[in-house]
Amino acid sequence: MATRTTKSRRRWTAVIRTPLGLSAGLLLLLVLLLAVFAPVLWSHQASAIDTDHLLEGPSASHWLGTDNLGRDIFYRVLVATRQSIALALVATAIAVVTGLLLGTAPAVLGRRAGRLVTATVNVAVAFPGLLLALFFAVIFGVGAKGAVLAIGFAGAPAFARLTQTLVAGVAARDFVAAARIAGAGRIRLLVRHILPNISEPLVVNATIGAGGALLAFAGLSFLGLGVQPPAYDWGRLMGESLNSIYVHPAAALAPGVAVVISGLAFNLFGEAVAKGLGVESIGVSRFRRRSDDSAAPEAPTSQYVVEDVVLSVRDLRVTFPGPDGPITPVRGVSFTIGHGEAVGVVGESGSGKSLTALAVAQLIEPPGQVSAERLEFLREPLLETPDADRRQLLGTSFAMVFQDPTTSFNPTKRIGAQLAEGAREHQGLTRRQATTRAIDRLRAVRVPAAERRAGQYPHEFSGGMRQRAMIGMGLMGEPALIVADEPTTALDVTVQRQVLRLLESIRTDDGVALLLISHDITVIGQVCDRVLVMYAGRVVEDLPATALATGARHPYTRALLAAVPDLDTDLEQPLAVIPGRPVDPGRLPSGCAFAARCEFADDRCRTEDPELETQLDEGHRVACWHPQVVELGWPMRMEQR
Ligand SMILES: Nc1ncnc2c1ncn2[C@@H]1O[C@H](COP(=O)(O)OP(=O)(O)OP(=O)(O)O)[C@@H](O)[C@H]1O
Repeated sequence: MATRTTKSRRRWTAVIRTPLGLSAGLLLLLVLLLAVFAPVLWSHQASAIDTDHLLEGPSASHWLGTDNLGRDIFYRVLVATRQSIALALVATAIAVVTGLLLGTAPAVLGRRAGRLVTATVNVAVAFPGLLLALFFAVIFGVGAKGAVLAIGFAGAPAFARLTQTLVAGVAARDFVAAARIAGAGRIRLLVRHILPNISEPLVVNATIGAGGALLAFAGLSFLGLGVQPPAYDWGRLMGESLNSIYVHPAAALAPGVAVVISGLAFNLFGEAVAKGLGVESIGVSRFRRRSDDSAAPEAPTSQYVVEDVVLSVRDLRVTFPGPDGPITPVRGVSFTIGHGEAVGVVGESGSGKSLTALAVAQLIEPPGQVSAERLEFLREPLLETPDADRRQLLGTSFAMVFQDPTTSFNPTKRIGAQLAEGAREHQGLTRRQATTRAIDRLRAVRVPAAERRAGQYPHEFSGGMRQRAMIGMGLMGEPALIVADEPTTALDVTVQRQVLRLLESIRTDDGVALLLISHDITVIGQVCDRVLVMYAGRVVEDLPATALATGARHPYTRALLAAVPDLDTDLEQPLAVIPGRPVDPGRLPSGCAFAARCEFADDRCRTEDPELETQLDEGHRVACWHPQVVELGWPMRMEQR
């Protein structure tokens, strides 16, 4: 079984095996060996004064000649390796650490303070690095210490920007949202989920940055602002031999060549690693079956008692700032979900399905804003509940399954540990208890050989298996509601069925309510009790799934149904499509948003927006001025459960 460590080792070995990686690696190794051993072996020869041979050119006894005190330049260049490399590495470390602190600050500090830090970093990045280094060198004073700080701080803004970009990239991934739902705070999110995923590019860039720091340090020492006598580095050696460069060019060139070779070694090695790691793809290992029958631990009890209504949403709105004023892609959505009920949300892309789910899960990030007349989960008003209580409530009683199982888990952590994390935080379980429960939950979602699988990394799971593990993560507490946003879109058809069946059995066996979002009205019709049809940020029809095949009233729902091909569809004919395009939430027309695409629309439809109102039968609401009453005779096979 390939572990992450061996996999990572293999990737690095692959880097070293490329011609560029091998030569840069060997060069870097030579430089580092010199830095360690040269002062031990040759510091005596490098500091021996010989007044009989002052300022001599290259000879058999002094390969690069001597300086103004008769000291051997060749040995001095070798011995200076340690000082030059050590100072460059310390400066790089300062740059990376400061950059990390500044770059992660926006993720930790919150919106306002974070913006201030980002703005400061942006201004600092715009400043030429050498100018910054000179500025800091003046502040910290002349000398090695001042120069190290100067180069370190001058390099920090670039690392801060890099960190910000990397953090933003990882923070948008589903596993971070999942950890947030599981109740992880900002610092925990950063340390456990984000930083491990950005460490590789940071290390690569730090290696390349060390080459730059080496050059910058040589520059400062050359100008007399860096290392001070009697200590010496390559920059200082260059500065000292500058006056006699025309007489003894070797004395000035040798330290310069040393700077170039070492700088190249760092840069090329960093580039080779970046290239090598960038092209490597993560494989998916196959799994083997093994029976596993150890006893399951008791489920921890949730502190919240499930009432009949699990989720109650009234007039939910999600707003974002737009170029021409705020846009509201979710505008006044209302629905309730009862205990153990499965409600499906269907609609074309952009209709506001995901935003509705994210708003319910409290995952809309600023500048997005969520408002609602009522947003109650287990009778707790989510928008008014204090942060810690809300995290606790959602962490134990709410589960979210995302579309793409490849991004739902943190790639750097074992599956079992990721499942256990939330349970330790919210249910006060010990590490061992949480791990046992994680294995039990993996078993509950039918992951074969759950115990062994818990010790594996996400890349060792297949897509369907990962999606089941994600559902298992939601079952670590005692969820009253699972929100699944297109949970099967990224999976192949057979696996789709397995995952849907699993969700269904959890619902029937454990009485967990389900909010299932899908493009696919057939899937919704098969799995759910009730269907919410969304168009342009509103629910336009709310009907029982049993009524879907024949009793849909809204022309949009009917059009969605008509667009589903079935076995009797004549493949010679073009498939039915809904004419026109969905409306842009930034440019909503007055009246009914579907009017422009609707064959029944009249003037009233184009001027007045219809409310969602109860129709002939209880439990069927439609927002339409002309609800269609003729029964549908769909050839479509809408298998009911
Ligand atoms: N952060 C955002 N800022 C501005 N507009 C957004 C943002 N997120 C989503 N939107 C807009 O809101 C609308 C609804 O998005 P949402 O993701 O909810 O649609 P959806 O119905 O889930 O579509 P899909 O099935 O493609 O995921 C879209 O037009 C989208 O462009």
